[in-house]
Amino acid sequence: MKRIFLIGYMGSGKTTLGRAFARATGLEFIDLDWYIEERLHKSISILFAERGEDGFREQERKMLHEAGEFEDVVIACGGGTPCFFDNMEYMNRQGTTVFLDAHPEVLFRRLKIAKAKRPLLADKTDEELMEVIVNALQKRLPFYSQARLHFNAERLESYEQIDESVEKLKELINKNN
Ligand SMILES: Nc1ncnc2c1ncn2[C@@H]1O[C@H](COP(=O)(O)OP(=O)(O)O)[C@@H](O)[C@H]1O
Ligand SMILES: O=C(O)C1=C[C@@H](OP(=O)(O)O)[C@@H](O)[C@H](O)C1
Ligand SMILES: [Mg+2]
Repeated sequence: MKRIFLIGYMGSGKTTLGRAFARATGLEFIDLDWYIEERLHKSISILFAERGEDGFREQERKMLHEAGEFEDVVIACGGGTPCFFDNMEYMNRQGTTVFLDAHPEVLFRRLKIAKAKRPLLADKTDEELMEVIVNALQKRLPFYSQARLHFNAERLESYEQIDESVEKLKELINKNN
């Protein structure tokens, strides 16, 4: 039985790489944000607006515990998932955790064009965005570094790069299982 959790900051590629990895390995793909949206019939942005971040984190924890029981799955977490409650310990108990690491400049370049659906970033100017990323990484790295495996996720900018990254991620996971 395989259960893989992808963690890392927003824009590190959890959704993109997770979906491609699942397709290549025959595992089921669960994106925790999408799972939450389907279960609660609301977008992440609406949930943040209605319940505040604390309310969102409670729901996220609940949904993580549901999805964390599924078998033969790749679960792409939200960027904050490992940083609240005992979620990181839970994931390390339930499966193989992989930290998708990317330089702040890479995250900035990606998020600049993909911040609208991310409530923590949506209203930030470019200058503020870089600051938010750097500050958040400082706070979150102690959680992300508890992942069992670390993977450089800087090459996801084309289908070729995504395929290459999938192969590398397969090697990393196979080597360590
Ligand atoms: N269809 C796509 N075309 C081009 N780039 C993409 C596409 N999908 C994802 N990416 C790139 O991958 C980055 C990572 O996005 P995503 O997988 O949503 O990260 P995460 O789930 O970790 O927040 C995107 O910001 C973008 O740069
Ligand atoms: O980093 C975070 O706190 C968040 C990341 C998002 O997921 P992605 O990392 O997939 O964008 C989503 O869960 C929510 O907007 C909060
Ligand atoms: Mg995502």
